[in-house]
Amino acid sequence: MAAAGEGAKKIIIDTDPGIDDAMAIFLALRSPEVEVIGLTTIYGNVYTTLATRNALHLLEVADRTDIPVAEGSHVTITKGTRLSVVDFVHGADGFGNQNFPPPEGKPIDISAPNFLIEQANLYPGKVTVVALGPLTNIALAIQQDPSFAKNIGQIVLLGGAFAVNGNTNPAAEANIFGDPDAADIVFTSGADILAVGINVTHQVVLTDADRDKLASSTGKFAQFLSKILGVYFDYHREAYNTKGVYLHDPTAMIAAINPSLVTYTEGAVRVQTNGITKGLTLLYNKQKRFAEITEWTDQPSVKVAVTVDAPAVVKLVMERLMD
Ligand SMILES: O=c1[nH]cnc2c1ncn2[C@@H]1O[C@H](CO)[C@@H](O)[C@H]1O
Repeated sequence: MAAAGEGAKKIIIDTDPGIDDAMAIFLALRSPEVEVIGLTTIYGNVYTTLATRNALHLLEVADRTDIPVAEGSHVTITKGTRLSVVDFVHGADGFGNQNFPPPEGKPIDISAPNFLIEQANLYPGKVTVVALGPLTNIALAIQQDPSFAKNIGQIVLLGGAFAVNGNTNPAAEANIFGDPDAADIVFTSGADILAVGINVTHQVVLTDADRDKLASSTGKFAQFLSKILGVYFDYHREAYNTKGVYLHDPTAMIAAINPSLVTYTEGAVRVQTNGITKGLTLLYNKQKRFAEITEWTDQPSVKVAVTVDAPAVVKLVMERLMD
């Protein structure tokens, strides 16, 4: 296994595993550019309790039980309990209905938001959060610690559909739809944010042929992923008619590992929190100075990914997962 390189970027992965989360987590563990200092869990692809169990399971597969898992929120930032959980994308167990035995490990005794705050204070400006699910934990950290947005190095998040249709409905991408109020808190927090939306990740496709290649590898990560990928491929064939799957979470992870593979623009992002466009992400490019004072006035700029070197991302993902 690749050890974290000298001067590797410390990352915390906030995750709802999830098939593409599993790929992204394994990818990070095989990438010397980053050092995974913890996983925090959230609902999204599955409920939070199962996300914690799956995160622990992945670390056991990877022989990395030294990495702590902190359990996150079971409800939205507005205490909503009617969660949008997508078992039809990942299977009821989040791992392609493989029903693995429960993990032996347990989460640590501190909540995800508190773990995020603790690590940001311990290494000010040095920790990157790679957020792969709804943004509840990050928003709670921002609310609980007014210096979190300043202390956290960067937040690289998989979320949003910038100037394209969503994947939950025409307006919204799944992670933002999962907790739009939390997402709006994060985008307007002043933290250094890079948002990787499905306008970018839909360009990054793992094909049926790539999957066959992965299955032929004897590597433990490739073997595990080959077992769980079936449901994710079936869903894409059904929903999009594609012969392959979108690499959402791995692409966001690559944006943290090798930022040169994406380009971005900057502006203020706000999130619609209700109505038929609930979960819509809108980027204001600050080209025009509006006379009227509104909810957009003086909002901080964030980075929003616009292009990706898709072949390079797929190549890197394949190389490292087959290693
Ligand atoms: O069609 C979909 N509906 C809901 N969630 C999805 C779909 N496809 C992928 N994901 C999940 O949501 C995030 C990307 O929006 C990814 O984490 C992916 O696992």
